[in-house]
Amino acid sequence: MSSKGQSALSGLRTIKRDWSQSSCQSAEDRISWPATPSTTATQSTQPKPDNARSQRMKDIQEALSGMQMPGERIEISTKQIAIGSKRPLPSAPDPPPTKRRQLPSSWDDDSLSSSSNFKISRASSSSSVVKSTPLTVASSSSKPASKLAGVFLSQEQTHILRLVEASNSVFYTGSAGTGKSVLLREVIRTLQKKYIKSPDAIAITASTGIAACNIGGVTIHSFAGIGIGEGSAEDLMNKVRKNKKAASRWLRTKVLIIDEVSMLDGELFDKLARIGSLIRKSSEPFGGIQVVVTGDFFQLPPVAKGTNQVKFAFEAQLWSQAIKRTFNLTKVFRQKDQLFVDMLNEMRFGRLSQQSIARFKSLSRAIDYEDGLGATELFPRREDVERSNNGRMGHLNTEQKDYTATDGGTIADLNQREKMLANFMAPKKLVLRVGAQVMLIKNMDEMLVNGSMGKVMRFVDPAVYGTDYDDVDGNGNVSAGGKPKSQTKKTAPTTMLMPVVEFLVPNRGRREAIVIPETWKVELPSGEVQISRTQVRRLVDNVPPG
Ligand SMILES: Nc1ncnc2c1ncn2[C@@H]1O[C@H](COP(=O)(O)OP(=O)(O)OP(=O)(O)O)[C@@H](O)[C@H]1O
Repeated sequence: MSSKGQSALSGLRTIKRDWSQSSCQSAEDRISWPATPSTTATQSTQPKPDNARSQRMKDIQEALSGMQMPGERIEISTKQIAIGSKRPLPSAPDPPPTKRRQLPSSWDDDSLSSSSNFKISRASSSSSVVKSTPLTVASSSSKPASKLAGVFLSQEQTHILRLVEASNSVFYTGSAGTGKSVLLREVIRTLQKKYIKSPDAIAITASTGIAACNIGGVTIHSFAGIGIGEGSAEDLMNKVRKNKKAASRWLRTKVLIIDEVSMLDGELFDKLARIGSLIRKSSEPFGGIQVVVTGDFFQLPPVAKGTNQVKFAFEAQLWSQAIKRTFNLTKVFRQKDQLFVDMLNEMRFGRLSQQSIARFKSLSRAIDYEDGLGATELFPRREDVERSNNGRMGHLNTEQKDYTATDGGTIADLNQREKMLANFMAPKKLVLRVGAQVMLIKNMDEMLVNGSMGKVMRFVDPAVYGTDYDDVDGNGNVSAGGKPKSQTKKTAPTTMLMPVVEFLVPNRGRREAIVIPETWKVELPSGEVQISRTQVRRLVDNVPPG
């Protein structure tokens, strides 16, 4: 469908992943990787509807469709962010009746104190993305825009970073792909530099274990030392006091980072804010600790307990006292196809127009990528993923190797260990075969990153192959950035054969790499490793979300 050289965006116009500049694998070389039949998936795995939860979700959808999100129409002019009245809706006809959600008053206004020339064009009503601006432009702040590996933070991102650096408590949100995680990584890096002499000053946390793993942090529960968080703030504070390590964490922390806040229960937010006050003997929420909170309330909600209705963190009593500044990132980086961005926004607001529904439906077709990799399937549950992966592996009749992870860490409770280990994407037992399509689940370098896809080519002894990797173009030549094998570092001889994977690298063709075991761990600021797993850093292709 697309001509070579045209980059694949949404798939609306192309089905080709057009990264490859080298010739594709010949049909003879390909090992077929059939898709999982969707019918069985839906029939056998459909969860039974939980009426209370469905109703609650419906309520949230209704509420969300009418609520004003912070800065949804953020307007950054000379000195102010004015948060507008209505959510800009992509042209969705006949919106359902709306139910207004009462939002904290602080979300209605915010001021930009540090930049006098800060200017970003307002999102048009047909889209909530700001037109792409050159990323190398520095913000009006005296400091230049921060540069991540090959990425310049946008003005919006830089502005928030500066406020955090200046010890402000902030919440920032934004739709998928607006660079929340990129900004968070830079926030962490900047704070680590600021508090270089007291690394314990920064508590990196998230509402769930998986989210915490992604940012190299711990769960908010684990940081706070509150177990599952049941009981009053006073009860929990007594529990914390008895746990010397947890109590000292509360006292030493200067900045508390909370990622994926949409899954943090509002009641728990209040309890945490009170525990901080009690333990630090300060009337301020969190005892005056600076809080940096991020997430997208349109994404996953808190888990409902029993029949109780969930309360979002922004509905917490102490939210607006704890967080004085809220921002909405508007520039979408992940997609450049405006039509697709609009469709995703409609879906985000739960108001899909008939036109978009038809467009989404029109995308349903069998896909045969020319690069030889099958489309990744997404499933809501791990067991569905397992079933799909096993099915695909069952089609291969090639050399097989099994890799069993080594687990460690100080936590003794078996249940807790299992729960925490389940948060790592790496499975206890990984079965691989030559020809299996795989996805990297941890960054190796700038090119081979979490999500890079490829196929297992063979299994080799790392001592023979060398643990470094080579970039190989279609002709088998080593390209820039790769190292000739003769220069690669050799490891001690081992009997364990490791997989060599040929990865597809955007705009760089193919790259072959040996994938060696890697350790995932949850580490407290003190350096104590609570739990760890060492496993080959990749998995068969299908993954659960999140
Ligand atoms: N300033 C920037 N310049 C160029 N690319 C950027 C910038 N910020 C983010 N990106 C890119 O945009 C993509 C999405 O970024 P990121 O994952 O941080 O978004 P997100 O808001 O966390 O998304 P999600 O809510 O889906 O997790 C990534 O590929 C990232 O590298």
